[in-house]
This record gives sequence, C-alpha cells and structure tokens, in this order.
Amino acid sequence: MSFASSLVVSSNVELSPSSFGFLDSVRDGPQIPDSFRFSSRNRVPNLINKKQKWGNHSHSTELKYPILHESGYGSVIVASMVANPAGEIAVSAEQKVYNVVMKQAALVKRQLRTAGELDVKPDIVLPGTLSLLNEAYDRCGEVCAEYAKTFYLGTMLMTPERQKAIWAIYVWCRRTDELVDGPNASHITPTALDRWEARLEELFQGRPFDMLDAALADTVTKFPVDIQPFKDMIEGMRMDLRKSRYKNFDELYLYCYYVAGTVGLMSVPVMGIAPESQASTESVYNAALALGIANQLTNILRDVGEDARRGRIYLPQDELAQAGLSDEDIFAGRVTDKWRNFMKNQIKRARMFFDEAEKGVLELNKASRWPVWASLLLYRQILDEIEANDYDNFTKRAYVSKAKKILALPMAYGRALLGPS
Ligand SMILES: CC(C)=CCC/C(C)=C/CC/C(C)=C/CC/C(C)=C/COP(=O)(O)OP(=O)(O)O
Repeated sequence: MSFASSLVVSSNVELSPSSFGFLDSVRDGPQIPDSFRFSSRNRVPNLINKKQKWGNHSHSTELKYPILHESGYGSVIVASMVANPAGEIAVSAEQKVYNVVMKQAALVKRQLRTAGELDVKPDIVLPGTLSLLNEAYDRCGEVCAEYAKTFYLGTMLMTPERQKAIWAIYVWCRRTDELVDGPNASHITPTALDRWEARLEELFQGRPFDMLDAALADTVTKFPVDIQPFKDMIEGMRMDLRKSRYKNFDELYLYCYYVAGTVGLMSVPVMGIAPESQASTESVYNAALALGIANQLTNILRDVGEDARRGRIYLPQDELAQAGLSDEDIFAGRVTDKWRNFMKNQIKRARMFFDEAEKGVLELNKASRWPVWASLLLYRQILDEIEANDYDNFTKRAYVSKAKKILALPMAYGRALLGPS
C-alpha cells in the first residue's frame, strides 16, 4: 500500500513495548473441523483443488468446505492445508485468517443486527471535550477527503456516527501505513512498531495519545470494533520491514490479510449488516475480508514495476518459477508471453476475490453499500486497465480514467439500491 500523506506520527511517547501475536487469537479460535483434515474420504463434494488452478504447492491438499453453510450462498472460504516434505500438516494462512474472521463475527453478532440502526452509545463526555472530539473527527474527515476522495464521497450517505467512525478508522490505517511507507519510513524499526501497538492498546482502553487517536478511541466505545484487526495490521507492517519476497500464495495471502483484509474486518462493525439480511455474520465478514484481499492483490499487480524499483517483489515466487520467470525478469521489466500468461493467472485470482466480496455487499446496511460498491467497481477496473496495457505493469501505471470513475458512481448507487437476496 502506499498511503502517501503528510501525516507525521509522533513516536516520542514512552510507552512500554508490547508484542501481541496474531497466533494468540488463532490458538483459541475455531478450527477447521477435524473431519475435513486428513482424510480425503471425508471431503465434501464441492471440493476444489487449487493446485489444478494455480499449480503452486507441490505437497498441498487444498479444499473448499462449507463452513458458511447457513449463509445461503454456499461455501465461501478456500482453506488450505500445506504438508511439508516430512508429511506434517502446517496450518495455512487461510486457516489462520479464517479463525480471526470467525472470532470477529462471533464478537459482534448481536450488535450488528439490531433493528434498523445500530444502537450507538451516547457521548459521555466532560464539558468542553465534545467540541475537541468534534474537531478531531473533522480533521479525520479532511484527511479522508484528501486521500480517498471517492470513498469519502460515499461516506456522505452514511449516518453522521458511522461516517465519523469510518473516517477515524481510515486515518488510523493511513498513519499505520505511513510508518513504513511515508517520509520517515527509513527510520522505522520494529521497536517503533511495538510502541505504535502499545499506543493502540492505550487508545482502546480510553487513553488516547493525540487528537486523531481520540477520535478512534471514541469510535471503539460506540461500535463493536475489536482490537485484533488493528494489531494484525501492525503485524503486516512488521512483515513489510523484514520481507521483500513471498515464497508462495499462502505467504502473500497472509500479508494481504494483514495490510488490507483487516480494513474490511474493521469496517463491518461500523457499516452494519442490513436487518433484513438472511446471511450469516461470518459470511459478511468473509466478503469484507475478500474485498480487502482483492484490493491488495490488485494494488500489487498494478505496482509491480514501482515495487521492483524498491527491490520488492510481492508475487508468489513458486508461481513465478513455474511460469519460467525469475526475479531478474521482473527487474528487467520485459513484457514477454511468459509474463503475460503469468499475469493472466494473477488477474484471474484477484477477480475471484472480488466475486467473493460482491456477495457480501448486498448484505450490508443500505447506506453503507454505495461507498463499498463504488470502491469495488473502481478498484476492479484497474485489472481491466492492466489488460488494456497489454500487461505492461513495469513502465505503465494502470489507472481508471475520470470519465470511467464518474460512470461508476451511478452504477454503484444503482446496485446499492438492491437489497439482500
Ligand atoms: C464487502 C463488505 C461486506 C464490506 C466492505 C468492507 C470494506 C470497506 C473493505 C475494504 C477494504 C479496503 C479498502 C482495503 C484497503 C486496500 C487497499 C489496497 C488500499 C490501497 O490504498 P492506497 O494505497 O491509498 O491506494 P492507491 O495507491 O490506489 O491510492
């Protein structure tokens, strides 16, 4: 991600470093049912073998199973179990992320479906602080308007509480991204990220460090937003600091979850689920996760050249090798047939995640659907533009023209009028 902005994050504050691992939540979370684990005998009929599609793991047993049965739209998560050469089954990134999604959904199940509007808790504030808080939210709105214009426009349709909460979340994500992608990025160390995480903890406990944190601190008291996706986003930044290659899609998937899937999980509790929706909370969370992943994969495919110039390759190394490509080919930036074929598969995969996300948009609260549709339609079009550039993402930056953007808005609005199936 490149949340380029002029926000400067202060890391002067002396807070004790903390490191809360993603796996803590995973350990306690729900597991892929044992019956689906080791025996092909137990596999459900809609099993798909991703290996046939992507041909990545030489020892992989990947399956699709109906965890989201009740949703009415069948099985949605593709889970994978990867066996190492010793035959031990390792927990895949998808399994880990699945556990987090289930946990998030369980946490908010009831609150999200209160008739009509969410039961927003009233402000309990000391005299004078309300205007400060309003100022903080206004500032968040300004940042959102400046850096995510279309999305900001979409938030105008939401209730003021939801709108402000989304801005506050957006600003926190931008500041987090700024740590590793902004002007001070070269000075950022894992310790700075630990401090940022400690500060997050404080904020969630009602002790914000600055004005922008105060907006988020207020948001998390009003909406059932959990800290886990926020922590996981910081984990993504740690990953970015220590890694510049991804062995396979499993590794890349985890990265995409950390830096973008988390945004989907943070947003659902604020956006709300339509009270008339029949879909399970889990399936809506899953769609939100899929949209984050789809956006990030698209972002990666658009920015291959730019990332390579920074020495980074966010593409599965095993799939590159299978396509007969090496890091040198990427650094040389040659658009060959091998590259085109490789890109076709990557684009196909990103589109699968967009398709998955689409199913969930209908289930969101009416006023939240438009901005989500708009961003989905616009971001997905970047993939079409990569194709239109004949897969030259080394020297050309695929972008959606203003005219196409303007066209997408009423289209998104039209779709937003359609309710849950
Ligand atoms: C679908 C359902 C049920 C809910 C929606 C849940 C949401 C809001 C998901 C969206 C997740 C999201 C916006 C992730 C961020 C992904 C991303 C790649 C952002 C890129 O940001 P920038 O780097 O600023 O983009 P540009 O480089 O294109 O400006």
